[in-house]
Amino acid sequence: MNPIQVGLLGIGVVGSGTFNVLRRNQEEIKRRAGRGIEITMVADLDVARAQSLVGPDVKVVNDARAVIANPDIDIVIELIGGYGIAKTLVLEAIAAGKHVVTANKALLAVHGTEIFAAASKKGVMVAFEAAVAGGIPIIKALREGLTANRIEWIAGIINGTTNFILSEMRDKGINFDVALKQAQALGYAEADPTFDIEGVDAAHKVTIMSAIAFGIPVQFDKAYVEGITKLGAADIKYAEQLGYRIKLLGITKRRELDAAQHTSAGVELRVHPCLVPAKRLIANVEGAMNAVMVQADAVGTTLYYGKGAGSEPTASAVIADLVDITRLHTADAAQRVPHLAFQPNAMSDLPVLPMSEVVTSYYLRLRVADEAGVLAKVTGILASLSISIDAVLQREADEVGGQGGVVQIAQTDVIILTHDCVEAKMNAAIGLMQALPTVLEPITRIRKEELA
Ligand SMILES: NC(=O)c1ccc[n+]([C@@H]2O[C@H](COP(=O)([O-])OP(=O)(O)OC[C@H]3O[C@@H](n4cnc5c(N)ncnc54)[C@H](O)[C@@H]3O)[C@@H](O)[C@H]2O)c1
Ligand SMILES: N[C@@H](CCO)C(=O)O
Ligand code: NA
Repeated sequence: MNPIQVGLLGIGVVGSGTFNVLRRNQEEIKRRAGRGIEITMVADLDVARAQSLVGPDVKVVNDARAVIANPDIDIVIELIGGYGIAKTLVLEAIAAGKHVVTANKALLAVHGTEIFAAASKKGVMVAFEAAVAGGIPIIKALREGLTANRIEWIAGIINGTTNFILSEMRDKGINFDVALKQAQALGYAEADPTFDIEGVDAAHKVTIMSAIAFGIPVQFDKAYVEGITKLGAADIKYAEQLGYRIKLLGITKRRELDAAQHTSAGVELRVHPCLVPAKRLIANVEGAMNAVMVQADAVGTTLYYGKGAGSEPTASAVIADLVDITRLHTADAAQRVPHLAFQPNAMSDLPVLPMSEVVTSYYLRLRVADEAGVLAKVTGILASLSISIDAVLQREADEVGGQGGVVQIAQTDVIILTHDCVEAKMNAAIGLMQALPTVLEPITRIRKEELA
């Protein structure tokens, strides 16, 4: 049988890795797929660079639509990125009856519902293993490997750039900007790196995992998103002293109605820095590596670890999708795995809960005047809201201010770890504590997850 012909849109970091791995491992891949898989046409705005990457035998054009229009091509790989032209091209490829493989989590998290509906209507597949945790086969695991289970929660380090920055800051004392530049040079960062550092990229990925885990539509607009730009070195240090590491986690959790916490049934969907016990495996995931923990009722906890970014690790996932499509494209559409793991007519309308209804525990750091009674006032506010304290750490006072060596005020950091409480209550407590005249700076709040 002739090889299946593939068209590639965008040959940058991931596109070039895909081309190279597919060529290098072509015999091995053919033995698995039952048929050769060949990229025969490439579109990129930089035609000369693209041609030099693929050699003279592959047709290179600058107009992606010429690839979509080529009747010999069965599968289109979209590796351009973003929600703009990429969305138009993916929808046009589907309309032209092509199967689509994409690594574009931004596109799927925001426009997934429209794209999957168009694909189902046309009878084609949209495959996206590379979109979440790069080379780690987490989509495969969630959609197929764990299909017997009721999934309870997922928590993952799913942005390599921010994990790399946090690791470099903690281990080498390198500052934020230098670490970000290194991540960009290594090809990990998004075209717009604010997507990485502000948590948006992780939110795109956890939105996709949430949909697959719970059979709900992709709802990026409902995700709570907080990045790492406001994290201070002091908090990284205090967390260590308390036996925790700070990681940027993407979390999605199924929640039952909880009368005691006054919260409804629904799904938590959130990205924020998080204290994680240092003894957990996931707390020790360093550099650009990714890891995803999944808690499910039958299997218990499983952990998936590997490279979530970079040229060939991401290509590994893109090519796995090409092989799946090659095996399945002549099969009856009903035999394919549904895009979001659940049959389209069996999706749930479980709501995504607002952040005010999320239940978690907290690390609080208060910069206070070192006076008698301060701690009692702070703990009194927490007690008045029935927020239970797990631990308190008070540093020795620093003597601050004063000209010519005259001490003006003694200040100290008070660190409080709480037990679980609903976010709305914690917001109220922080408001009351912040209003105390002895609380001198904005209170730092970092959420804490035991992941047990
Ligand atoms: N880099 C990673 O490690 C990684 C990992 C997982 C997913 N992704 C995702 O993969 C996608 C590609 O990322 P990348 O890092 O390879 O990006 P990149 O910027 O390296 O490559 C994009 C390529 O697309 C080309 N391009 C831009 N507009 C085009 C157009 N209109 N027509 C044809 N070509 C066009 C550019 O010239 C460039 O070569 C993105 O969606 C990204 O989020 C990247
Ligand atoms: N910018 C992303 C690429 C992989 O999706 C990251 O740093 O993880
Ligand atoms: Na993946």
